[in-house]
Amino acid sequence: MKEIKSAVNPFKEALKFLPADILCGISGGVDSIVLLHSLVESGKRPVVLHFKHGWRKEEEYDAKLVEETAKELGVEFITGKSKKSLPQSEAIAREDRFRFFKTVAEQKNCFNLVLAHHADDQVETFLMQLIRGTGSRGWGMDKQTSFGKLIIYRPFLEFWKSDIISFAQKRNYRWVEDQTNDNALFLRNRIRKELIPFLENRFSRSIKKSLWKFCEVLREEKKWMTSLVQDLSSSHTLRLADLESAPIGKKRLILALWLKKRGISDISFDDIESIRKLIEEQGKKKCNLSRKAAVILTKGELLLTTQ
Ligand SMILES: Nc1ncnc2c1ncn2[C@@H]1O[C@H](COP(=O)(O)OP(=O)(O)OP(=O)(O)O)[C@@H](O)[C@H]1O
Repeated sequence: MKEIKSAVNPFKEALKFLPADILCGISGGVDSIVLLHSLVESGKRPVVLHFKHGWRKEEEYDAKLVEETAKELGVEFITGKSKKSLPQSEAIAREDRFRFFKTVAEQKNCFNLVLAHHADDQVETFLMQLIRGTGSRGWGMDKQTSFGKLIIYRPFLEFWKSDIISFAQKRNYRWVEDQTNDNALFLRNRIRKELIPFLENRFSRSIKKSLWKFCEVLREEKKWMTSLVQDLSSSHTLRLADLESAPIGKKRLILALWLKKRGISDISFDDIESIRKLIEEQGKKKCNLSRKAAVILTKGELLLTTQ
C-alpha cells in the first residue's frame, strides 16, 4: 500500500511499467483525470477513450471536459456512445463500455488499456463479491488482466481515493462528480456509503486497509493454486483418477477451472458440490447444472454436455 506524503506526483512511479502505446479509459471523474495527467507527466502519449452511456443529462459536459483536458495535454481523444437510453445496471453499462474499448483497440491496433481503478474500488469489489456469493472467483481485481486480446492495466489499485483527490486539489485539476455514485439502487454505492462507514464506525477505522490486504493475499494465493492445477483441467474430459484422492479444495478448483475452460464461467458453489457428489457416490451417472449443461460420468472420466 502506498502512503502519500508529498506534492510530487506520487503516481508516476506506478506508471513506469506501462507500455508506451496505450489507450486510457477516462470518465472525467477525479481518478481517471489524475491518471491522464500522470500518464502524460510520465512521458506517455495515451489515446484517451471516453464513453457516453446515455443515461445522465450531464454526460455532454463530462465528455467536453475530457476532450478539453486531452486537448490541453496534446493527446488524441476518441468518444463512443451507447445506443441504449434507459438507465441500465452497472454490469450492462460496463459491457457497453468494453465493447467500445475493444472496437477502438482493433481500429488503432493497440491492445493495451489502462483504467483508474483504485484501492477503494478494490475493497468495494471484494465486498460485492462476498455479498453476491461469487466466492473465490476473483477476490477483487488484478493489476493486469487479459480480456480477449485486450490487456488491462490498473496501476492505481494501490492508491486510496482520498489521496487521489487531495493530489488533484493541490494541482487544481478539473474533474466531474458522477451523480450516479450517490444512487442507492447500485450495490456498489450502498457498500461505499453505508456498509463501509458502518464497519469503520462500529469495528475498526482501518477496516478498509485490512480488507485490502486480505483480498490481496487471497487473490495471489488463488492464482498460485490455480497454476498448480492448470494441466489437470486442460483436457476435454476430466480423469476421475486425478480427482478422487485430491483434497476437497483442490477438487473444487480443478472442477471450476475445467468448466471455465469449457465455456462455463462463474459456476456456482452448489453446481460444484453436485459434481463432487456425483464423483464420490458414483451411484448416478449424470448431474444437471443450473446453466443448461450437465456433467456425465463415463468410464473413469467426467464429460460436459451443453443443451
Ligand atoms: N464513461 C467512461 N469512459 C471511459 N472510461 C471510463 C468510463 N467510466 C469509467 N471508465 C474507466 O473505468 C474505470 C472504473 O470505472 P468506475 O465506474 O469505477 O469509474 P468512475 O468512478 O466513473 O470514474 P473515475 O474512476 O474516473 O473517477 C475508471 O477509473 C475509468 O478508467
